[in-house]
Amino acid sequence: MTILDKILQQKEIEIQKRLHTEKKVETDKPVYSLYNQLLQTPHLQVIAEIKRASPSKGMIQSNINPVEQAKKYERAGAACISVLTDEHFFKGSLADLEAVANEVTIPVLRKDFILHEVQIEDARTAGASVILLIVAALPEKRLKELYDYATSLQLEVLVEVHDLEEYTIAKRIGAKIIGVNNRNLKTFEVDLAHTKTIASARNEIDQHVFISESGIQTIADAELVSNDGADAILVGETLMRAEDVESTLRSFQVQKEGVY
Ligand SMILES: O=C(O)c1ccccc1NCC(=O)[C@H](O)[C@H](O)COP(=O)(O)O
Repeated sequence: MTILDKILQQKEIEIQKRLHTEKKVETDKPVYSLYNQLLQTPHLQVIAEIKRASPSKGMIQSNINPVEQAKKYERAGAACISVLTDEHFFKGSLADLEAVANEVTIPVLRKDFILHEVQIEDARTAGASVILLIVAALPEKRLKELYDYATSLQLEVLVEVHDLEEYTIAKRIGAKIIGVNNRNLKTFEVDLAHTKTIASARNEIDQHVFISESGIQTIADAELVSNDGADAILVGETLMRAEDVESTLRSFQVQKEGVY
């Protein structure tokens, strides 16, 4: 069984428990558009992640204050804050997301393994503007249902792919924000070349923005994926471990080739 299978199995258990609770979706919190932030920007944008732990690295930062970290990200010009809300494998929570969303005025992404409408409702109620849907985790019909449900609640969706086949599915369901995860979720191996492979398949009529996720450690990494076609990068571990979070984030906002 792969780690993704294990995570999805755990999610099904959590969803069944959640379905036994009475919670109403609240839609009065403001939402901010990540898509608009990423359109026609002169420099590479950064989606900065709050990530306490991960299956591949174990504990990264156990005693982090998510709101303080998020404020540093916002001050440094992050386009969006990604909050890992999975408790079991990543030591995050929806409470983290809610606390962050209450304190910033940029989009907040619920980074989790979303398989059911109630998780989308909980994201909206907590103040997320964006949710993640992973193509590898869902049959296409279900992916489209959840995508449409999220947009009906005014949420945007980051659709995550790993290969060209999944990229085709993401485009077929009408995804406006597509991310390629450079990390293989079965082996944890990171290869930034995945960004180039998928970005090369993008054509001029494609309306979506394109994010390179995982494994960005250096300015050279940011320049590489930017030159390969990424509009934004999603960075977790490097920012969580950085001594100077704000200057590290700013250093990743590299000028995009051919845009002045
Ligand atoms: O990070 C992991 O170990 C991981 C394992 C299995 C599924 C997902 C995983 N990570 C989620 C992410 O997508 C990353 O947190 C995100 O892209 C940031 O990655 P990084 O900058 O390498 O921390």
